[in-house]
Amino acid sequence: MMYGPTGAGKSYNMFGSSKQPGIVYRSLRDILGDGIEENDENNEKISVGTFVQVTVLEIYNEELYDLLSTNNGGGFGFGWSKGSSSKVRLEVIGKKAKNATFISGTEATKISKEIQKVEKRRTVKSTLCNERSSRSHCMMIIDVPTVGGRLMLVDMAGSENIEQAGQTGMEAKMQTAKINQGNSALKRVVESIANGDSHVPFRDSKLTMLLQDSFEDDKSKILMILCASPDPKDLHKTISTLEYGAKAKCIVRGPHTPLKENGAEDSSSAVILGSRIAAMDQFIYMLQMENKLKEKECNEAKRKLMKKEEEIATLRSKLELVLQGGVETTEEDIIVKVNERTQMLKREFEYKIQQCQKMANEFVETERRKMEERMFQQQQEFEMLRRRLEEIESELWHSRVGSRSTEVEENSFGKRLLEMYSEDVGMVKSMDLDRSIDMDCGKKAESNTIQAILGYPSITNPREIEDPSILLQHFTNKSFLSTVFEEEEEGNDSEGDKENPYVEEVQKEVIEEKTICSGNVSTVEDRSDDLSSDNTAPSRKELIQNIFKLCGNSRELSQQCTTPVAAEKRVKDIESKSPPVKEIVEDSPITKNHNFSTEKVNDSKENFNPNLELKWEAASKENPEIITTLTGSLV
Ligand SMILES: Nc1ncnc2c1ncn2[C@@H]1O[C@H](COP(=O)(O)OP(=O)(O)OP(=O)(O)O)[C@@H](O)[C@H]1O
Repeated sequence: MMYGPTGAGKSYNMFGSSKQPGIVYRSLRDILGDGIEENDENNEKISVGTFVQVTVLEIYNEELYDLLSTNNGGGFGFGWSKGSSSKVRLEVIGKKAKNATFISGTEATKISKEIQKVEKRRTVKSTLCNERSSRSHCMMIIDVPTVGGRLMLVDMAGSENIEQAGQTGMEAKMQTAKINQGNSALKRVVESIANGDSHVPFRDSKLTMLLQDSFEDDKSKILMILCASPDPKDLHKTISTLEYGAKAKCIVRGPHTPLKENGAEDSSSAVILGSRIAAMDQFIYMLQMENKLKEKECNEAKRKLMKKEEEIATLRSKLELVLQGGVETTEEDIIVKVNERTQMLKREFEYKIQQCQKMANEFVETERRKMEERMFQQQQEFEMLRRRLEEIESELWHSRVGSRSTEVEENSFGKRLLEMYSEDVGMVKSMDLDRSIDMDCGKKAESNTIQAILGYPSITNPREIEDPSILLQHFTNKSFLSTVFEEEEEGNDSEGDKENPYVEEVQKEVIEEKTICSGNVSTVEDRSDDLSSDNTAPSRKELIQNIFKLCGNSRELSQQCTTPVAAEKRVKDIESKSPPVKEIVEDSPITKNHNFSTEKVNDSKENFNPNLELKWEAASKENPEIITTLTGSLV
């Protein structure tokens, strides 16, 4: 029995092709063999072997047709009457087709050729599923009378439904429905037998009516060949076909089956029952395997579902947290976080500022030390230059004084002064007088002697002797060198003295020194007036003694204070006489930018200003010629 959807290969397996004969032809050959013939008594060939009778039926639209018969009647034996094209309808009486035609013979080849002719009479139509679709059930019954056996080969119509067949029209749909009626009836019969129902619906279709003996006979065997399409789009048909075959495989003879009384039949029934139970166990095992696969898939799906649910729960909780925290963070938390962040940034900023300040202080301190060292060196150089200047001033001063004294000595005044000094043995040297006053103020006797000699007023207080100003106050008659010069030169060579500029300059400088040492602020003109107004001329000896006394005191005082005073005065004069240098320094853009002035250059080291040093260093670096110019000007 061939079962399967349309186009699955049922007819092909049943009849095959010229190169590949199907089950029908193979069965005939197996039953009949090669057809051995023997000669009889009349020397005629007779077939020797199995004799078979072959009946070919067609069930189309629930009508039974005899494919070996024609309407002209007869036709038994090989072949049938020519010219008859209509099929003979048969009735099914009981479990058999009444008056069905058969072909008999012992030769498989001949029978096969006749069957090939009948095969072409089978009703076929083109459908969407098969170009030559068998629209009927074809039943080939091979009876073997010698053994009492029967082989029923059934090529069923396709198990497709109406939509799958693609047929239109009421007749076509009714045809398909009736074809399926045979299939569905066979399915119900199979299920009933498998379920052990008391009633099996054999009479629902002609197909099941003719197959009833096969199902009910205990000796019968049913082989169902399931045909499945390799096309993936027919997968669901293949699955339903396999399910149908599984049910058919589970057919167990029901209780209605009459049990045989003898033991042999019981044993055979037990064997059949055992085989069916084994088949059922196999089917159950297959179902269990399928169930395991389904359970495995189900568990996998459940596991994925659980994982997804966990993810959804996590996301939901996060969403709830965000939604709950969203209200708080909008106002308070954001402010707190911003404040914390601001404080942190402020601390970092202050720390950075401190670091920068520290680095700047260290840098300034280092630079200040360097500047101090450089300024100290410059101060030393300046002091050295200053001392050098003073030495030069002093040398210049002494050289000028020496030259003038030499000139003075050449004058008659010097000569006469030396002569007088050498002639008058009783005169006391001014140096001695000064020494006696300075060394011991208590030697009043000696001092008084000098005073007595000079005729000066007595000096009782030693401080009066130490203080030149007080001492000079005692000389009310103002006996200065100028007076001596005027008296000595008066009438002699006063004109020559006036013409001599050195003498006049010496007079002025002596007067200036006396004025500076005594603290009097008298001018040369005032002294001239004083000298000119002095009409009472002292004696010559007294005048000379006064001259030596005054010269001695003045020289002592000049040695103590004239030189530095003259040096400072010289420096001031140089500074006052060098306005270009001062202007250059102060008017320079560099010194202006650094607030530099020449007055600050002379600041002592105690009044040292680091900023000024920095500016001085910057100025000296940017324009070193300024320092050179200034130093040269000062020198
Ligand atoms: N095993 C096979 N080898 C080669 N061709 C095959 C085979 N099986 C089927 N065919 C080809 O497939 C086509 C359909 O096969 P077949 O007619 O036997 O299907 P079917 O099941 O009988 O369909 P239907 O129910 O409509 O009659 C045919 O042309 C046949 O030659």
